[in-house]
Amino acid sequence: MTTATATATAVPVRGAGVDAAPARATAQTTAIAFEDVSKTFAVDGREFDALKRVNLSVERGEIFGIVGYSGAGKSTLLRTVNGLDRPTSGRVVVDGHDVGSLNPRDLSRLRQRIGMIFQQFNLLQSRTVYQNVAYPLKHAGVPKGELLDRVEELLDFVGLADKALQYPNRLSGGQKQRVGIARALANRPDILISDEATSALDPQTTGEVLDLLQRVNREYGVTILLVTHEMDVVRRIADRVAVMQRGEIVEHGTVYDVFADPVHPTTRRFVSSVISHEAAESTLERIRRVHDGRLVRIHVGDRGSNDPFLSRIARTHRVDFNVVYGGVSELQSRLFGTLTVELLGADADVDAAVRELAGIVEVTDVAIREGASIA
Ligand SMILES: Nc1ncnc2c1ncn2[C@@H]1O[C@H](COP(=O)(O)OP(=O)(O)OP(=O)(O)O)[C@@H](O)[C@H]1O
Repeated sequence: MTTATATATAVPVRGAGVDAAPARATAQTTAIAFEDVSKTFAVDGREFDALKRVNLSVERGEIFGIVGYSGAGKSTLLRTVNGLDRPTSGRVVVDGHDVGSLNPRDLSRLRQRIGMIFQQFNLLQSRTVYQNVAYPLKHAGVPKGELLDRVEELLDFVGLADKALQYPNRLSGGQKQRVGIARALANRPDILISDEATSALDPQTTGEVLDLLQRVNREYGVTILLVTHEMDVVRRIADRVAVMQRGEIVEHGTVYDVFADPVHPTTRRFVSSVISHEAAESTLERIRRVHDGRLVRIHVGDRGSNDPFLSRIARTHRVDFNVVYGGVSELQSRLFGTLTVELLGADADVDAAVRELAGIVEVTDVAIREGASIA
């Protein structure tokens, strides 16, 4: 566990080891540390801040997702990892090396330890699948026999052994990305960075590529830093996630914590794009037309007991519970969710029931928008 340092801005932080600590203290466990990283571009004679004091650390062996809308600065941040973009201030430390202070030879060596995959695959169209995967190995001077074995192993790993002699234009999008992954793994990198690698793929193919990335992480122990605008990608494979907006990290933490209790409005929007346990205002209005009891939201987390608290409290306080909306999901092998419940009974009994409920789970009253019709 690393020591968290204060971030430049007030960012909701959950879990340990998220913020950047000095490289020497984290070299054992930290794969990538962004330390106060800012990047300013000059656009039409004016300065534009693409990254604003980003502090973040990616631990070895994890899958870390960076999510954000277009223009948030995700790709720029990613490109600082292998020195394609240099921070205007701050530094990026990869495996203990300050990327900005490396000489060209050491930077080139570092780049060999960082694989990269892209939305548009970036394959060499005039080369076969085999040649595409062999390309970085040739570039690194790997002897022919070893190269042959390695390409064979990689094509086997990504399930394309039978496509070795095909050209990229004969492959589906998913197959192209598999070639991209095999190529990125050729030099046995410690880190794989993925820039919207599934954004051009249909949902099923996306799932297959994500499964493959998970195998890359688990079987080869590769740390993965992935950038996406799809929260579902994060939900499916990431351990931790950071949400970016206008060059800043606005929230980060474990995927479970961020999904179970998103704090920043942008995070809430991203989470609700894939999981919606809470009724929208218009739905609430419809619910209200039918249910005129007291509406509360019960926030459900992992509970260590099987106490049937709802029915027990209902009996004790002579109230009825009516579940009118909600859902419970599983993430990282833990449950979370929200149930919107109507309580029916005498006011004093309902109040007492809510009080007892609040001692067991988080409970919030469901507010109705002012002026909403309650027929
Ligand atoms: N070389 C550059 N010169 C000028 N502005 C740039 C440059 N690269 C990026 N930007 C600007 O920086 C901002 C962040 O861009 P970036 O590509 O990092 O965002 P993003 O979150 O990856 O978005 P997208 O998903 O659309 O690629 C954008 O406003 C972009 O126009």
